[in-house]
Parts: sequence; structure tokens; C-alpha cells
Amino acid sequence: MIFRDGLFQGSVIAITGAGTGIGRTTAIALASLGADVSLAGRHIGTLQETACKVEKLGRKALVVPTNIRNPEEVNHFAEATYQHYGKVDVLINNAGGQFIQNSLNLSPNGWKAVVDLNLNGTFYCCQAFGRMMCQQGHGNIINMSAVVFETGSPGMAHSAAARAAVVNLTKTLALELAPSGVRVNCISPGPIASEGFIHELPSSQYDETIQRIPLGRMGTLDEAASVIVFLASEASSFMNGEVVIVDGGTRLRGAMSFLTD
Ligand SMILES: CCCCCCC/C=C/C(=O)SCCNC(=O)CCNC(=O)[C@H](O)C(C)(C)COP(=O)(O)OP(=O)(O)OC[C@H]1O[C@@H](n2cnc3c(N)ncnc32)[C@H](O)[C@@H]1OP(=O)(O)O
Ligand SMILES: NC(=O)C1=CN([C@@H]2O[C@H](COP(=O)(O)OP(=O)(O)OC[C@H]3O[C@@H](n4cnc5c(N)ncnc54)[C@H](OP(=O)(O)O)[C@@H]3O)[C@@H](O)[C@H]2O)C=CC1
Repeated sequence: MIFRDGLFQGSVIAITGAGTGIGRTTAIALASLGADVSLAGRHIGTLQETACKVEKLGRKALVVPTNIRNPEEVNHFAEATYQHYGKVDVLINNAGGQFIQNSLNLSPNGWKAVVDLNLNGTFYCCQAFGRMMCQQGHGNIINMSAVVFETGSPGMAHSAAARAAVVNLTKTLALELAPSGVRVNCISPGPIASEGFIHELPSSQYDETIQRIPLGRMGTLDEAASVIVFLASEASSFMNGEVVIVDGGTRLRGAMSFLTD
């Protein structure tokens, strides 16, 4: 990481989806820069692995198993974090995902599951932590979109619609919360080589995906995490309601289909 040692000393940062991929890499990067963290996700095992790495860096980690699709669990995550640390400086709404399917074959429940995760879950977290941040008079929320929001995205109708909504939610919250000292921004990654993405991408589409990325390779977990770290830091203190795209230029080549047939 190219950030100053101790940059986040004294900061408390809550992260969803912190047991794997971009979330885990971000949590460890922030801890290496001095932050104490609160880690959410559904699977306690992977969260505990992240917590171990954080503690080895000499920082504190609170593990709060949470399904962000459930607003009561999200409220518990926020309350547990505040009770444990007494404040939260930054919330990183990283948890998300989808499955690839043609729109006409999506079941109502499949549609709802993906919108619930990527849009509603993000909103529940913004609301629960946003209330507390407004009360404490400062805060910084970073939402996760995906570059699919910029174009049509065959095979990802549910996710692309939800990610576009997250962008608008970010802008609205940026306006609503700014008077209370809370800023809200969004990161929109393109193909980042997380285990989750590689696993979900049909192997027959791997080569085509790489060819579509102007930089000729997927982004690394560190390259996604470092943009989140920048947004979490005071280096971005005058950014509010912004969407930072991290896709190696992929969106410039237009819509990409994830369908295999
Ligand atoms: C221009 C190029 C840019 C590239 C951009 C890349 C964009 C994004 C990349 C990433 O997001 S990388 C992260 C990858 N990780 C994941 O996506 C996580 C893996 N996915 C999931 O965990 C699931 O898909 C989920 C929906 C997010 C969660 O599912 P969950 O298991 O909790 O759902 P259920 O409640 O059990 O089921 C609800 C409903 O959904 C249907 N369903 C679930 N998975 C699938 C599937 N793989 N295929 C088809 N349908 C699925 C499930 O059947 C249920 O529907 P019903 O059967 O009840 O009708
Ligand atoms: N990799 C990429 O190219 C891109 C990724 N993204 C987004 O970046 C974020 C991180 O993805 P990435 O690291 O690549 O992939 P991962 O699959 O590794 O990360 C997804 C994380 O979300 C968590 N999660 C899923 N559902 C829930 C839920 N209901 N409640 C709480 N946590 C949940 C998972 O943990 P658990 O299963 O334990 O709950 C997991 O840790 C996601 O939002 C993803 O959609 C966006 C664009 C591109």
C-alpha cells in the first residue's frame, strides 16, 4: 500500500463482505494503516480468518455475522459496532453479488434476492450507520456499485438495475447527510480477479473478458482496495456523491454480455 503509515490510527471502520475478496483485502489494508475494524458477512469462519489477520497487525477486529438482506441483523451490526468501539468513522458497503441469468428466465425470488442484497442491503446499512454517524456529527460511507450500471448488461439485469440504483442512492444520501458532516461516495469496479468473480464467470467467457479490458488484464484485489482506502481517507475529504470507476477502461468498450448461449 502506498499510503502513509498510521493514516487510520484511531479510526473505526465497518466493512460488509469482509470475509473474502475485495472486502477482506480492504479490511487488512486499513488495519495495516492503523484502523480498528468491525467485520460483517454471513459466514463466521471467513470473517474470523480476516479478524485473525487484523489482530496479527496489532489492531482490533469485531466479528458480527450479518445477512445484510435482513434489516434487523443490520441494525444489530451497527449497534454492536457502536457499543464495542463507541463510534464509527467509516462504513464500507462492500457486500454484494449476483448470478448470471437471462432476464426472461429470472424467477421473482431470484430477482428479489439480488436486488435485496445489492440495493436493499446497502440501504439498510446506510440507514443504520447513517443515523449514528449523523448523531456523532461525522462519518464517511462508501458504497459498492459495479461498472455494469454504465451500460446494458445482458445476463445481469437484476444486478445492473440494483447497482444503478445504488449510484442514485449514493447521490441522494450525499445531499441528505452532508449537513450532518457525513459524506457518501461510491466505487464502481470492473473485472477484478476475486475468487468470487472468477468462480461466477463461465470459464468459456474468461478469454473474451480479458480481451475486452483495455489494460489487457483483470484488476487485482489491491487495486480495488486502494481506491476504497483513498475514499475512506481524508485525502478525499471534498468528494461527496461521487462514483469512482475502477475498470481499466472496460466500460469504454460498451455493453458486455455475460450470457453463454
Ligand atoms: C463490463 C464487464 C464488467 C464486469 C463486471 C462484474 C460485475 C460484478 C462482479 C461481481 O459481483 S464479483 C462477486 C461475485 N460473487 C458473487 O456474485 C456471489 C455469488 N452469488 C450468490 O451468492 C448468489 O447468486 C446470490 C443471489 C447473490 C445469493 O444467493 P442466495 O444463495 O442467498 O439466494 P437464495 O435466497 O438461496 O435464492 C434466491 C433465489 O435466487 C436463485 N438463485 C440463487 N443463485 C442462483 C444461481 N446461481 N443461478 C440461478 N438462480 C439462482 C434461487 O434459485 C432462488 O430463486 P427460486 O429458486 O426460489 O426461484
Ligand atoms: N470482482 C469484481 O469484478 C467486481 C465486484 N463487485 C462487487 O464488489 C463486492 C466484493 O466482491 P468480490 O470481492 O469480488 O466478491 P466476493 O464474492 O468475494 O465478495 C462478496 C462478499 O459479499 C458477502 N455477502 C454476500 N451476500 C451477503 C449477505 N446477504 N449479507 C452479508 N454479506 C454478504 C460475501 O460473504 P458471505 O458469503 O460470507 O456472506 C462476500 O464476502 C461485491 O459487492 C461485488 O458484487 C463489483 C464489480 C466488479
